[in-house]
Formats: sequence, C-alpha cells, structure tokens
Amino acid sequence: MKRKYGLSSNFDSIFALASTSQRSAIHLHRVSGRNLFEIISKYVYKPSNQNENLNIDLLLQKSNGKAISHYVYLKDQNLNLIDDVMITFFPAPKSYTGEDIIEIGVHGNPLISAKLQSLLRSIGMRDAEPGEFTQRAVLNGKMDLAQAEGINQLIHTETLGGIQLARNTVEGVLSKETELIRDQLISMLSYLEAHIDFAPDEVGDYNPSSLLPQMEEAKSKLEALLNTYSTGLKVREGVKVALLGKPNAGKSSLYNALLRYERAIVTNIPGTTRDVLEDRLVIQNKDFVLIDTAGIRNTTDTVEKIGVERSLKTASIADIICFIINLENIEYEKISDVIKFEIKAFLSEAKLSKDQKILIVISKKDLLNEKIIKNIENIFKSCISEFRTEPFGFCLDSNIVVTSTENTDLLSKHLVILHEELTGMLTKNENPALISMRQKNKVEIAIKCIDDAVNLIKQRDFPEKISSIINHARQSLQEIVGEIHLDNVLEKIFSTFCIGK
Ligand SMILES: Nc1nc2c(c(=O)[nH]1)N(C=O)[C@@H](CNc1ccc(C(=O)N[C@@H](CCC(=O)O)C(=O)O)cc1)CN2
Ligand SMILES: Nc1nc2c(ncn2[C@@H]2O[C@H](COP(=O)(O)OP(=O)(O)OP(=O)(O)O)[C@@H](O)[C@H]2O)c(=O)[nH]1
Ligand SMILES: [K+]
Repeated sequence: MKRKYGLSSNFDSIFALASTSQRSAIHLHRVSGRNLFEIISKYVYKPSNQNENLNIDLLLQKSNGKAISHYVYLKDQNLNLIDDVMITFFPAPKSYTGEDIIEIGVHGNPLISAKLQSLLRSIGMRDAEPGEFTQRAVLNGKMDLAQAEGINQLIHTETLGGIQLARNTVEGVLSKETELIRDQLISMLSYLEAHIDFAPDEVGDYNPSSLLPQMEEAKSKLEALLNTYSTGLKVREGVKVALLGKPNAGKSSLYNALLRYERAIVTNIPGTTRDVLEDRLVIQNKDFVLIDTAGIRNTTDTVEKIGVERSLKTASIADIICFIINLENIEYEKISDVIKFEIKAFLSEAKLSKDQKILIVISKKDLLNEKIIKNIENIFKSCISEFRTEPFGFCLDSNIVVTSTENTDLLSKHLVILHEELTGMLTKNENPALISMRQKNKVEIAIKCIDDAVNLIKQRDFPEKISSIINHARQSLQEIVGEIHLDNVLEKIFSTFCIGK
C-alpha cells in the first residue's frame, strides 16, 4: 500500500517506551518510520491461530487510512512468544509524527519490554533520542515549533496553571498571535518594497511616516506579548504568598491552616519559626506558593537574626504579602495605633515594589471581641490614609481580612482575587502567552528592530534600510513557530524532552 511520507522520510525507524519503565499494568511502546507495517507483519500473529500471521494490509484497507487497533500475539525472530499485546497502526500521514506509527502495549514488566526492544533493534530500528517523535512531527508539518514547546511543557509543568498555558500553546494560540503581527510587518514591507522597486509616479510619493501608526500598533502588541512571559511564570510556578509579621502573630498557624496539615511548628514562644518554609497550595484551581517566615523583630539571637533577614528578603520577592497583625489583648482604643505602627515598622524595613499586593490579615479572630471585628474595616480605612503617599503609595488598594485558624475561607477568597489581579486573563483559552525563554528572546529582538525602524523612519532614511530591519523583526517572529535551519538550535530545544516524546 502506498503511503505519503513527510520530510523526515529518509530517517531511520525509531522506537521508545512512551510510558513509565517501572513495573506497571501496561508498557506502551511507540515506533515511527516508513513502511513499518510491512516490516512488523512477520512478527504479529492472530490470537485465534498463533501460527497464522495477521493480515495487516487487509486491516488497513478496512480502516481507510485511519488508525486501527488490534489484539495480537507478538513473536520474536525465533518464533518465541514475546507477549499478547494491543497493537495500533497509524498509517502515514495520519499520525503524530506524520510517518507510520505503531503503538504496542505489552504487559508492564521491564523484562517483557526488554524482549520487545531487542526484537525492534534486531530488525534495524533504533532507540529514539529525546523529543525525536515531536521533532519529526515538526519536520513533517504536523505542528510548529511553538506548539512542540507547548507539548514539552504540558508534560513537565507541575501546576494546573502551567497545564492551561501549555494547552493554549498546543492549540496554536501563540502561533496565531505571532502570525497576526507578522502579517502586519509584511504589509509594511510590501509598501517599502514597492518604493524600492517602482518610481513615485507608479506607487505614489515615498512617505514612510505613514507607517508609524502601524509600527506603534505592532510594537504595543509585541510588548503585551512580552509581558505574558513574566505573568505566565507566576501562573506556571504559582503566585508567591508570603506570611509576614511580628513573632507570635499567628503566621505558622495560618500556614498550617491553609495547607490543611501540621507543616510548620507552632508554639506560644515568640521566635519559633527561624527559617523560611515553602509549600504548594491550590485554591479554586489557582496555584500558589505559600511561604512561612520568621517573625520580624530586633533580636540578639544569631539564628533568629538570620531568620529575620530571610523574612525581609522573602518580603521583597513575594507577589502577595499577607501582613499578619495580632490584636489579642489590645484595647479597642489602641487598635488604630497598633495597626499603623506595625505597618509603618514593616514598610520601613522591607523593600517592596509597586507590583506587589499587600493584604493585611488580622489573626486570632476567635480571641477578638465583636466590636473590634465589626469596626475593623473602618478603623483600617481611616488609619491607612497616611500610607497613601510616597513612599508608601503601594498600600493604596490594600485590603484587610479578619481570620482565625478555625476558618480561613475569607482569606482564601482574597488570595484568589489577588491571584486574578496578578495574572489577569492569561489562562483563558483565547490568550497567547510566551512559555519559553527562547520565545521571549525572539519577541525582544522584534521589539528592538521596530524601535530602530521607527528611528530610521523619523530620519526619512532609505526604504532599503527600513525594510531590512523590519524584515529582521519578521524573521525573529517567524523563528518562534519554526523555520529554524540551524541543527544545533533544534537539538537544544528537543534535548529537554522526554525520551519517547
Ligand atoms: N496512545 C496514545 N495516546 C496519546 C498520544 C499518542 O501518541 N498515543 N499522544 C501523543 O502525544 C497524545 C494525543 N495526541 C495525538 C495527536 C495526534 C495523533 C494523530 O494520530 N493524529 C493524526 C490523526 C488525526 C485524526 O485521525 O483526526 C493526524 O494528525 O493526522 C495522535 C495522538 C496523548 N495521548
Ligand atoms: N486562639 C487562637 N490562637 C492562635 C490562632 N493562631 C495562632 N494562635 C496561637 O498563637 C501562638 C503563636 O502562633 P504561631 O503560629 O506560632 O505564630 P508565628 O507568627 O508563626 O510565630 P513566630 O514563629 O514566633 O514568628 C500559638 O500559641 C498559636 O496556638 C488562632 O487563630 N486562634
Ligand atoms: K510562635
């Protein structure tokens, strides 16, 4: 049967275990190459009559170019049984790689898998390199390079947010966005090329300034795209929430309550927590990294001092700061002063930036009287007015929440809202995001080129020069999705893949 093979058709047939190699229910092996079915048919037998080969050609005719699975007996060259297996044939070009693919599911014993692999080696196939299946998929036009990076991330990411971003990339959302911007650049290029090739009486006066609005538009799209890299990191790695405050504020207790297990040591001794603790936390499918810190105070204890330094360092890298204030045993009249004093002391010690969110958390709700709980919001509003100016301006939209270890629902709700404020709509399906440093670098180059082109336009420079630099921007965007001819670049990208992917 004639099948259409892609660009990678000159390559060897490759195989790899696509599943774990541990003892398990099933090991799934994958083979990709050309004329695979003809080669393998000798070793595949009918379950009903183990002396009769399965007629794969007939099977494929019935399946009409689509993948088809069958239960068969697999034997080696000496006609010794390897295993009874499920085998799936994906005829080229309708497969993951665009070549013929065979998937073989054997019983998940490493010894059985070794037998199968030695058969495959002995019939001229070789072990696949990391990412080689996906590399062939790219070469055969089944997906572009950005999508391949999405697949790699889909497998390696450790967060739900990371999966969502990777999925969007696999679906081609990023590829589409770069194509839109590329199209814009191409339309500018065609204007410039027309003025290079033709006289003004044919194509009108040369007025490069007319390109400026389009340049600005392309640039702002690229800058928005560039921003998705750092926001995407927050989505992928989890938004960092640091619990900060004075000793005995109740930080470790809240840490445990949010994580729902006794992770950190809690005692009534101030200065219990000495080091920074970190754990993953998922609330409503949103990923956080929760960080417990040592209580901040002046201390002569050497170990605690280091702990305090680390707390302040954590404060500067956190996305969300939960500043925890303990009002137990504080008279109603003094509350405003205590809140002001503690926030001021914290802000004067910690180095914060405007991008960080601050949430004021009043702890130990169960120990506070009703009057305090009822009025705390108003007290807070009146006393933070003095933080609304520089250098405290970032406190502007701070919220306050009263909580106890008994019930952290309200605190969780605030964290989810702040997560959304920090990550925006990035995880929604329509939104593209840069998911690798490589992609980010390409966008940065494109932005730099556009800046240079704008300067040349303002100087009314020759269309040749402007065109060449815009073309460079276009090329850089093109490289996000592919058209990279340098083997070492491709090798570098695919070397981080799993074997068998
Ligand atoms: N058993 C198995 N499970 C798997 C994979 C696989 O390769 N095998 N995948 C591997 O990553 C993922 C699914 N992705 C896949 C993507 C494309 C094709 C494929 O055969 N595409 C053909 C036919 C499409 C069709 O019939 O509509 C094509 O694109 O032409 C298969 C799996 C996850 N699960
Ligand atoms: N009743 C009550 N007690 C609490 C609550 N949260 C914390 N505590 C108590 O307050 C004391 C200090 O709590 P921790 O969680 O260790 O405080 P911390 O801020 O981590 O303290 P350091 O490690 O010293 O910085 C402990 O005795 C806790 O049991 C709460 O919501 N209600
Ligand atoms: K403590």
